[in-house]
Amino acid sequence: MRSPKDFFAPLAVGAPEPLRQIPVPPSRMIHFFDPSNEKMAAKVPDLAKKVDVLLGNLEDAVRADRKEAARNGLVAIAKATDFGKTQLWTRVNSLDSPWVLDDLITLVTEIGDKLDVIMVPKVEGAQDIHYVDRLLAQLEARAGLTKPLLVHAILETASGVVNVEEIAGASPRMQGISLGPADLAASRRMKTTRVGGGHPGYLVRTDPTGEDLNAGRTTYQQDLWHYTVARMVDACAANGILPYYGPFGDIRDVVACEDQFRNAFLLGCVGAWSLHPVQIDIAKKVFSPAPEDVAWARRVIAAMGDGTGAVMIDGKMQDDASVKQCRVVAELADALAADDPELAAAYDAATKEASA
Ligand SMILES: CC(=O)SCCNC(=O)CCNC(=O)[C@H](O)C(C)(C)COP(=O)(O)OP(=O)(O)OC[C@H]1O[C@@H](n2cnc3c(N)ncnc32)[C@H](O)[C@@H]1OP(=O)(O)O
Ligand SMILES: O=CC(=O)O
Ligand SMILES: [Mg+2]
Repeated sequence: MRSPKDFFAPLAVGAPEPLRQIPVPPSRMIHFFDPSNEKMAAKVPDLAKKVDVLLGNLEDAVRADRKEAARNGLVAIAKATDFGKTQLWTRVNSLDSPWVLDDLITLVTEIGDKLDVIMVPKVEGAQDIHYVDRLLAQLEARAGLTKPLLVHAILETASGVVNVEEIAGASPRMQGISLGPADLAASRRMKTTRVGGGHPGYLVRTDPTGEDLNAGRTTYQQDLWHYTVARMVDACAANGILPYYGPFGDIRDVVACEDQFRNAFLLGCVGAWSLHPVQIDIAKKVFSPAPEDVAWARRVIAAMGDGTGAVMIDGKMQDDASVKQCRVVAELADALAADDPELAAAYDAATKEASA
């Protein structure tokens, strides 16, 4: 580990100064597309107007014989597209793959000025982030970049989960972490065969009510990802970086997708991946606080004055701790509303109604 005194020193002569604070523009959905897929690529200019983050995926879901086409496709798309305020991210191939070195060299050299974040899959520990950190510094210096690239790790190996706290704090480049439930399930030897979501066999059952062990017993499906998401959220919050839920593979099941995203939102995540256009609006809805929650939060903040003491609102006690929660919701709402007049109007209308 670097000494605390050196933590914010550039890792190569001529590389840009690392940031002290991670920027937090909206990132409710990280929309994945395969840059080698002509149909998807053709949708990028329109998608850029709808999503918070566009991610050119080079790793899993891109066939081995399309890896170079995906890399070159991303370079071409980035050069040709004005992304406006929408962030451009990429997911490079894993660090043990034959493609990642060329991914990093090509992307930083050709479009380093357009890219915001590099997502690194299958991160096992701080050593993986340190490797990428130094290499990026060398490449940034060579490309003459003035803004440091940020790094996002996917939490998708058992070792990664064991080491999640050190990963979150491994570099000032660390922007965030996403849960990767599909690879994580395989790494843990879980017996699921899905990309995220629940499993009907993972349940608890109420006690028997009589001799018949099958009679009158309700079962409740449990959340396979609760432990890992909660651990990831703590690791991220403790290190000032952002947690995300990853993919939900049952594209048709928009209902369960919304549930999975909302569980992550309530636990502290700021966004999730969208794999298909149908998931974009789900993420936007879930990761933007609901107007009634914003109205309530604003009401509590107003009633709490300087934020100390205790007051009663609608029979519920509010104090320093609840007003802090309300500020989280209200500040997120204000940040999102600043760029979204429709959302701003919905928040203001709900606030007006609540105070009428
Ligand atoms: C475990 C992990 O690593 S998850 C992350 C890796 N996986 C991915 O990135 C998957 C990305 N998504 C996809 O590949 C596709 O959405 C699939 C394969 C799931 C479904 O694709 P399709 O069968 O083409 O879906 P569908 O027919 O509903 O698509 C409708 C249209 O949306 C387009 N589309 C589908 N997904 C996307 C996308 N992610 N971005 C942009 N356009 C898309 C299709 O090309 C199609 O275009 P068309 O109307 O011009 O023909
Ligand atoms: O990359 C994502 C995953 O779930 O695996
Ligand atoms: Mg994966």
